[in-house]
Amino acid sequence: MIPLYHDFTDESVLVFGGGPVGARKARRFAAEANVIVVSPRFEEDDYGDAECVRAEPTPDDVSDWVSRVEPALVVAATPDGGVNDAAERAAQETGALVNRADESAAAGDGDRAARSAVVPATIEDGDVRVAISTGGASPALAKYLRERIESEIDGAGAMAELTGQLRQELRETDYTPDERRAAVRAVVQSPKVWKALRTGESKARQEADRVIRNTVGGER
Ligand SMILES: C[C@@]1(CC(=O)O)C2=NC(=C\c3[nH]c(c(CCC(=O)O)c3CC(=O)O)Cc3[nH]c(c(CC(=O)O)c3CCC(=O)O)/C=C3\N/C(=C\2)[C@@H](CCC(=O)O)[C@]3(C)CC(=O)O)/[C@H]1CCC(=O)O
Ligand SMILES: NC(=O)c1ccc[n+]([C@@H]2O[C@H](COP(=O)([O-])OP(=O)(O)OC[C@H]3O[C@@H](n4cnc5c(N)ncnc54)[C@H](O)[C@@H]3O)[C@@H](O)[C@H]2O)c1
Repeated sequence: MIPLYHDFTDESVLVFGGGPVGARKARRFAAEANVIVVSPRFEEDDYGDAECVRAEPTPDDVSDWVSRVEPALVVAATPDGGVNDAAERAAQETGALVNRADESAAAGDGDRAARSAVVPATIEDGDVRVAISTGGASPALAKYLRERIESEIDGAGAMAELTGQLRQELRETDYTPDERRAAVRAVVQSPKVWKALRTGESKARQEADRVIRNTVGGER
């Protein structure tokens, strides 16, 4: 499996099953995509901005739903293996991706369907995103690692913004490409800049300018 970040803006995601798992996926994808959840019951508190449609499709009905909605991704989150199988087939026939919540995508067993996608545990801080998958083998481990890494990368979004700005500004100077690279690397490695970004106690930008001066000399 190869990790990719996919932009779902203006795309649809069709979720079968409105239990805790379907609701979690609906919330996550509704942050960006148009999400439709099809389920006979909706007992969770929060489905994000998803459209909830009350229906109990049989395996034979599933492909009609998929043809009608034309989703970029189908999520199979019902406890009915026949419905989930049909959702997987319909996705494959229409070229959509498919995420099965019920079937371990455990690495190396060769059973993973074509076009299948795994939803990773994700950490977001501004434009910085870290996604963790165990290839389906151990979601509990993915969650545990996410919790550990979450505290590690506190401030990374602000660091991305600051160094993004510095990269632009350094391009306007007479520093050589090697010097520019060294300058940006020194900033991202600087404990003082990280501390300034995390605590807001001192000015991160001033600290970064100091690091750059120490690394490649004064203004050019
Ligand atoms: C990461 C996360 C994202 C999310 O779903 O948002 C996610 N599962 C999460 C939590 C979680 N899920 C489960 C537990 C209980 C402990 C355990 O079993 O480990 C916990 C932990 C908990 O709840 O504490 C049970 C479980 N999960 C799957 C099965 C079916 C099976 O394996 O057959 C069963 C057994 C059901 C049963 O026994 O009936 C299947 C999948 N779950 C995946 C993702 C995909 C693989 C990800 C990977 O590659 O690691 C995959 C393949 C498909 C998918 O759903 O996309 C989210 C953590 C979010 C976070 O907190 O950051
Ligand atoms: N990926 C994960 O993290 C994870 C975690 C737990 C369980 N699971 C698996 O995912 C499945 C869903 O998990 P859950 O905890 O939400 O289950 P759940 O049984 O609580 O909810 C399933 C939902 O599907 C609906 N449903 C039933 N038949 C349907 C049909 N024909 N069409 C559409 N919707 C239908 C039900 O009304 C219910 O709302 C489980 O069966 C389990 O195999 C995955």
